[in-house]
Amino acid sequence: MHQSENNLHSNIILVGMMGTGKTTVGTLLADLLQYPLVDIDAVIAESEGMSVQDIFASKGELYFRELESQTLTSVLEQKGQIVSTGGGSVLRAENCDLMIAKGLVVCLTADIDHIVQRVGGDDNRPLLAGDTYERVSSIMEQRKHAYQFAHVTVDTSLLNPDEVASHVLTRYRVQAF
Ligand SMILES: Nc1ncnc2c1ncn2[C@@H]1O[C@H](COP(=O)(O)OP(=O)(O)O)[C@@H](O)[C@H]1O
Ligand SMILES: O=C(O)C1=C[C@@H](OP(=O)(O)O)[C@@H](O)[C@H](O)C1
Ligand SMILES: [Mg+2]
Repeated sequence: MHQSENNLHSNIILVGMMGTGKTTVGTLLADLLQYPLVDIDAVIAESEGMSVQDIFASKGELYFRELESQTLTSVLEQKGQIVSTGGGSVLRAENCDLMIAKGLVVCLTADIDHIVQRVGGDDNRPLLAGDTYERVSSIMEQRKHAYQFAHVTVDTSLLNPDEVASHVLTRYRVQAF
């Protein structure tokens, strides 16, 4: 089979910092390609019967990270999906290795001011509790190399979600990976 035909059945896996638009753009891509959308956070929340925020509060981050790795592993057994990950899914090298092997990994980025603008006032992200600017800035610094493994990076700062989805789709159609 020609490489590009083969690629068209691969997963698109969105990674990136909180607030870069993985969940939003994933929904748009799923609609454009008529692929199922799998948002890893939503799958975990559904299976645990509680929000990500409540899982962190009642069972802790390590418990969440274990579920995140397990969910990613089982979801990526399938092809032809849009997979929106949580921003911390890249913290384990084995998750990154798996994602690279199972689809086109697209990292969404945005500058700090845009991220703070997008997530400020939203209390569903436990790691951002407190001073949002300080929290985002510190996590971005901790993870500054963690997203570099992606095949493609799209800076969303000055794009609306439709424009981001369109960029990703173009890369998906042309990228040899
Ligand atoms: N390109 C964009 N421009 C402006 N706002 C955006 C963009 N992408 C996402 N948003 C908004 O930012 C917030 C966080 O988006 P979300 O998709 O939940 O990000 P993530 O899943 O990466 O944390 C939402 O309110 C969403 O509407
Ligand atoms: O970056 C992170 O560590 C997290 C990102 C969140 O998802 P989004 O990136 O979709 O906000 C969610 O998985 C959890 O709050 C932890
Ligand atoms: Mg999300």
